[in-house]
Amino acid sequence: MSEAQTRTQTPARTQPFLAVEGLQGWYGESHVLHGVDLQVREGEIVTLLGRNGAGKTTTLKALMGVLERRSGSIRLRGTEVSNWPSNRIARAGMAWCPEERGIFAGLSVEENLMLPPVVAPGGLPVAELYTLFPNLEERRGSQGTRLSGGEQQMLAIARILRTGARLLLLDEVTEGLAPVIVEQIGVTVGKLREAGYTILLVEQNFRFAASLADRHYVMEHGRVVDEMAAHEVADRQASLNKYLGV
Ligand SMILES: Nc1ncnc2c1ncn2[C@@H]1O[C@H](COP(=O)(O)OP(=O)(O)OP(=O)(O)O)[C@@H](O)[C@H]1O
Repeated sequence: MSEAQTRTQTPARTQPFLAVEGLQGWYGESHVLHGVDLQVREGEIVTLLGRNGAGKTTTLKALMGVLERRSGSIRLRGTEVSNWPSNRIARAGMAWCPEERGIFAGLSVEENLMLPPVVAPGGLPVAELYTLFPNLEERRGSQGTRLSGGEQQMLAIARILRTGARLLLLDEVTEGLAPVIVEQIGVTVGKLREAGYTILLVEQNFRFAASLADRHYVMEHGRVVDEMAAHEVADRQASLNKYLGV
């Protein structure tokens, strides 16, 4: 059995950490999500793929409770949370690393790390974060503005690991980064998998996504239109290329 098959079959025995059904979302009058269905099992890495504007970022915002209007069902370990405000969703163990990273320019690395509140037990202490991200330890006193794009991205990921979240929504974590940094981030995400985190990854860099994910969902026009396990990708490359316009 291939490594990919082992990975897809092991988590299948556990209940979904996240189960989403018929998720709809709006920006003002603009109806953007038209019924998203997806599941992420405990310990899985799952990607949301799709062209620009397909609704991937909006899906993460709707899950996190920061979209102004949404409807449909979002269950976290079986509990319906679609009516919960974002702070309560955070306390239930979901964290969002937004595309724009949200690093505070005037604060140091360590101050940025300490900023989000610890919401659940099990968050990584700062010393462990520095083991995972040695670059950040070297830059602990540097201001946010002085960090490279890669360091900012690592800081944005490290910051949510301190909070105790176990389900990480990562949005375009490789965007604009040099290949060597993308590789480092890939190694880090692999370590998070080993540590048992559950990850929903929005990614344009399919090679990066494919090297990490157990399963992929494809979004088009505010819906999930296809799903494939990691071991199916090779056989389905042609349809995937069509979806992604490559
Ligand atoms: N703040 C906003 N107000 C109004 N419409 C928005 C807003 N943000 C996104 N949209 C629209 O919602 C749709 C889905 O956008 P979304 O950002 O979720 O797509 P995406 O799949 O993440 O693509 P991208 O890679 O371009 O971010 C697009 O038509 C986009 O123009």
